[in-house]
Amino acid sequence: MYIGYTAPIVVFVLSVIVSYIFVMSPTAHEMANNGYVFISSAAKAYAVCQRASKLVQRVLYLRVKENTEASLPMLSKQIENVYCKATSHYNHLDVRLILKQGGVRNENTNFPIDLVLYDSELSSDIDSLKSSVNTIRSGCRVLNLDVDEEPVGILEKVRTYENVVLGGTFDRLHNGHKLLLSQAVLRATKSVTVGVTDVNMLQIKTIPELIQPVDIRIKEVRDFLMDINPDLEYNLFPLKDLYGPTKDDPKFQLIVVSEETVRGANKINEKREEKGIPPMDVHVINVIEDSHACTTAAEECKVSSSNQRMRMLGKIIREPKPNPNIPDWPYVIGLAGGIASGKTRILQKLKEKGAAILNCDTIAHELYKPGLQLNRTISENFGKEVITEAGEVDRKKLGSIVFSDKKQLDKLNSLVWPEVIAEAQRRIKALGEQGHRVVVMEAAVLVRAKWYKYCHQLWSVIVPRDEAIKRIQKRDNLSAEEAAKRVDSQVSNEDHVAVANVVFSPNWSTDHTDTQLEGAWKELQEYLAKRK
Ligand SMILES: CC(C)(COP(=O)(O)OP(=O)(O)OC[C@H]1O[C@@H](n2cnc3c(N)ncnc32)[C@H](O)[C@@H]1O)[C@@H](O)C(=O)NCCC(=O)NCCS
Ligand SMILES: Nc1ncnc2c1ncn2[C@@H]1O[C@H](COP(=O)(O)OP(=O)(O)OP(=O)(O)O)[C@@H](O)[C@H]1O
Repeated sequence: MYIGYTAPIVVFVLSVIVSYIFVMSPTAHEMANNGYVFISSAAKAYAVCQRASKLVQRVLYLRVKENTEASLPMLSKQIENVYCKATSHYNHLDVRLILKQGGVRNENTNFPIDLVLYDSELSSDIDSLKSSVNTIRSGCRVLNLDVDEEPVGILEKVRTYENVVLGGTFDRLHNGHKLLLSQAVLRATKSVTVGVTDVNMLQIKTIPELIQPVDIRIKEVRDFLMDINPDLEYNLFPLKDLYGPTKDDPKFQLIVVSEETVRGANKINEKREEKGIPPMDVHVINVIEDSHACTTAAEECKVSSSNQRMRMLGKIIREPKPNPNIPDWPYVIGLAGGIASGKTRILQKLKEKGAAILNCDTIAHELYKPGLQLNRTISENFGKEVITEAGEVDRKKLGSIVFSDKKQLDKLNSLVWPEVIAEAQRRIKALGEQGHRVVVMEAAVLVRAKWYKYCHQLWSVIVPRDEAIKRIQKRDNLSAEEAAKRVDSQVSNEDHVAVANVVFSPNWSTDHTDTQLEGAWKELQEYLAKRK
């Protein structure tokens, strides 16, 4: 009798304690990857999201049990709440508030679900709700959340349109983009058209070399749209100017923009009016602030892709792969970059940190010395006139021959490059034997000659073309035309980035450059410690 009463109580108390511990303080290990929350009413979306964000580490879907036309104003408000507060309150999470109209049926998600959550009011429906989601992983856990509605203030009417349009770069989709796309989806009954800026529109951006290719950006936007409402028609295309198809297609009735791009919408409407096409209505969203922005590091105050790209500097952007062409030690980092990109300071700092520095241009000059094989080879191939009376290679004369004739340049490279890289490898080996763990190899032709094949990692240094020109003019006392010629004769920033493991951009203060370098060096030490 005694045991019969106490056992269920003990089990109940234990389960409360266990679920309290689990819900209130999960460790990263206990956190689910991707979660899906069923919510009884749109009014609870933000409150539920806040609670659920403590249990999920990657993607969190929010699905109201039934979205109706009457709930559009509440959904619009919740879109704002969920995404505007996401960056400061749950920045680790990729939140996706589902806007599909109607009840839960035949739901698909781009990310498989490991945790289903539901607000307590849906306790009796949870089995059927769960069975309507096709992308739930086996062994998925189910938990309930007890959440009250939060006051949301005044709700604005939501007008809907058949065809809605918007544009953007959408590099590394962030909460500002999700807010914009969601407000467009909410207002569309038939189609949403999205222009995604093509490469010709990117040059004015911060670190354009790190912007994802347009096909990847289009795919990310499409995946997000399909996740939040698969029932609309989506037209995505590479956008080559501000207007896209909007300047002459009357079918577009609404354009969605932010406070900072509303001018673009006005310009489009002016153009439409000139052509006798009715202007589109304009829905303007607020710009989401970035509470983590570091303005002293030249970051923007708003949530932005530029900030995300700035934060990639000095970090591994491409995982280094084992290199079977060279010995495991010493660890060789190739340092590449355009002319006047700021490699010298970076090399100096790396030296201070303990790396051995090897300059391949110096090696080439040394191999040109009288009496050495390369000196004879140059003389045999380019004539005695490129050798001075003292027996040195006359680099000015040699330069005047090769820089005006591509064939001659290729010939010189094919003679010099193998000698230089062979000597560099001998010196790297010797530095390793002297006890150096990290050797940084600098060469102007590192990328062109593909010498990164002889490195464990490639670190590339880039500055915008105009900045490089200004710096050369100042440093080398050259005209703008001469400086431009030198910059343009080199491998482009894009090509340097395309093969880099780490990118630096000394385009701001020297402190900013040093911070990038500190980050890269720290990450390298951690990597090497694990590699042993
Ligand atoms: C020229 C355009 C398309 C280029 O886009 P942009 O480089 O600004 O793209 P980006 O990816 O940075 O932003 C995309 C959109 O999200 C908005 N946005 C960006 N960050 C935030 C933020 N933190 N909060 C809110 N909205 C944001 C932008 O204002 C923009 O409207 C755009 O700026 C513009 O002028 N749009 C209006 C005209 C238009 O839409 N044309 C295309 C029709 S198909
Ligand atoms: N963050 C910065 N802000 C302004 N100027 C800078 C910055 N970093 C470097 N510079 C200046 O830019 C010029 C070019 O830098 P540096 O000579 O280091 O380039 P480099 O990559 O070593 O060039 P090269 O390949 O021509 O030898 C120098 O005059 C340097 O002082």
